[in-house]
Amino acid sequence: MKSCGAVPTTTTPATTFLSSLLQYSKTKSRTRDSLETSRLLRDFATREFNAFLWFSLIAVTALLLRKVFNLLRLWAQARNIPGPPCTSFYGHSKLISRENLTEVLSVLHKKYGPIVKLWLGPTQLLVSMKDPGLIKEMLLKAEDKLPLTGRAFRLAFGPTSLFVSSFDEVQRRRESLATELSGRLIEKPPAIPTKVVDCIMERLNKFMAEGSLDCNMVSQHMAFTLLGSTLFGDAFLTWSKATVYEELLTMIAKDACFWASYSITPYWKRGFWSYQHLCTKLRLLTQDIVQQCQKNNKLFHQKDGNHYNGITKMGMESASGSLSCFGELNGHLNATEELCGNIMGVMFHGCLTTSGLIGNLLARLATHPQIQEKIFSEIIMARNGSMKQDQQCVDKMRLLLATVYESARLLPAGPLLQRCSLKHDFRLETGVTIPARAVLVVPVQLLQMDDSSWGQDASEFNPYRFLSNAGNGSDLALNTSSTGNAEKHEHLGESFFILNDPNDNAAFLPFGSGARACVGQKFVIQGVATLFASLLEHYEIRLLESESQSDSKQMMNNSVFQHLPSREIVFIRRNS
Ligand code: HEM
Repeated sequence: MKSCGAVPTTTTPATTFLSSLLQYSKTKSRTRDSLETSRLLRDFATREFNAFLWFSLIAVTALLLRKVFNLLRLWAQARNIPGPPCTSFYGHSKLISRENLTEVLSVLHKKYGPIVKLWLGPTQLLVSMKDPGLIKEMLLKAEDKLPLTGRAFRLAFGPTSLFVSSFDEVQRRRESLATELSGRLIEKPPAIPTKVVDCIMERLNKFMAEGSLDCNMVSQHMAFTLLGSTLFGDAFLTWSKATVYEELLTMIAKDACFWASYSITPYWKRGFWSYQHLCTKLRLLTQDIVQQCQKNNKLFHQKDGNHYNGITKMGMESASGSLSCFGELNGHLNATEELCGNIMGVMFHGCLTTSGLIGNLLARLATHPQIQEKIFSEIIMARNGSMKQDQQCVDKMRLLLATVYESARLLPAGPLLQRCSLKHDFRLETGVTIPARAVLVVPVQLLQMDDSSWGQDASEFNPYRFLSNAGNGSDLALNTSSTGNAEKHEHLGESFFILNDPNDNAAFLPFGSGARACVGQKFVIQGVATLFASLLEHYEIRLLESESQSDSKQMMNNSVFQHLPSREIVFIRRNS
């Protein structure tokens, strides 16, 4: 008998069968296990996928519901704002062309009052305001710009921290630019060196020799040189590529809004790539002038200033100072791109707006020679009392400053001020709630020529409306009509005038107001006045002989809703 614990040493068919049975059952259970596992995994994946689908469905439904809810809310809120009912699904946008929007709003305000709504589409509400008090409140509360504005700047100039839609993104850079500009105004008034005027006149004389000199061309060049020399200092006046830069800015200005109006960037259009090519060229030129500025600035420090006269020194200091407020040129790609983007943005906005103001000023002075003569006397009087020969004391030239304000009033940079509140609804004191993302507009042209804010002669050129009589503080414009004002006040010396702050009148909005008001307002008024003080001291501005003066005056006063037509002017040297 074999002991129980004995291990068989030989394999019998029975044991082979048993072991293979065991083996089989092991393999089978392993297969079953793995089948089980894969079934479990499959189940898990299916469940996960279903959960994902459910989650997506719920998210999309919630999103859609939110959209529908917001839309219903927008429609409900809009019901409380007066305005024409919307008869078409597409809103009123088909009726409104760019040219006649101001006129459409003028009619609507007469009918519905100071606040009017207009549907641009089923989801896009435009709200226009015409009451100065309401506007002031709105411009303080609505802190964002329309997304289109930010897109136009980004598309043309790349990353920028100025001129973007969201107030949060722009606030810091706005503040540093404002501090820089106002600091410079306090420390040293913007002395426009004779060099800048000479540089402008040299170019204009070339134009005159070629036979054509129209207001638009002159003003564009003046604005460009004024701004360029302010930002980059003297390096800009001798910069060989300045003319190309000016041309590029003009070309980009023509198309910027068109390409930004596409909600999907039109990469498939050839025209878009040509536009981008222009923008890249502008960027390279900006980098070039920024580098030149820096190089000169370094040289200036190294050479102890001996090689440079006072004006050059000031130009360089100003260039290095003002560039720092646009960003850092520290070799970091994003920072460098942002600096260039900001500079291009300011050159673009500054040149467009300043050239509009200068053009209007030139045309007004050419058609009002008696006011021009009075300003000339004012300049000579102020000059005689001034210690520094190179520095114009424009603060004393009250009629000149009043003329700059009046030109800005009669022809603001754009017909509409635009704002929106991207995230929040806000409530006006009148109880009206303005929904988030509504397009808010102020028809500045209407407002700045409104009889109720400016008197009977609101549409006429009358710089005296910004001056008061020092004797009794009465407003000069209230006592007389504008026509012939210069003659009527001939007996008044400059010490009789007090210059009113134009912003005291809430209907004066060429530079906007509130959270996103123009940072360059004071700077540009002083700069343009200083430039004209230098210019008028040496030159007289006249219309070309062929232009009948009375006809032109008539045209100027009638051009309420249009930009002034380009007109031919000449500069006559005063001592010749
Ligand atoms: C005649 C010349 C100018 C006019 C008529 C003008 C007009 C304006 C207007 C209407 C606005 C929008 C205001 C608002 O929404 O309330 C604005 C904004 C601005 N302007 Fe000017 N501007 C001029 C020149 C300049 C210059 C020379 C600079 C810079 C040196 C400048 C810098 C700015 C800036 C930084 C903003 C604000 C941008 C923002 O917050 O998004 N402007 N300007």
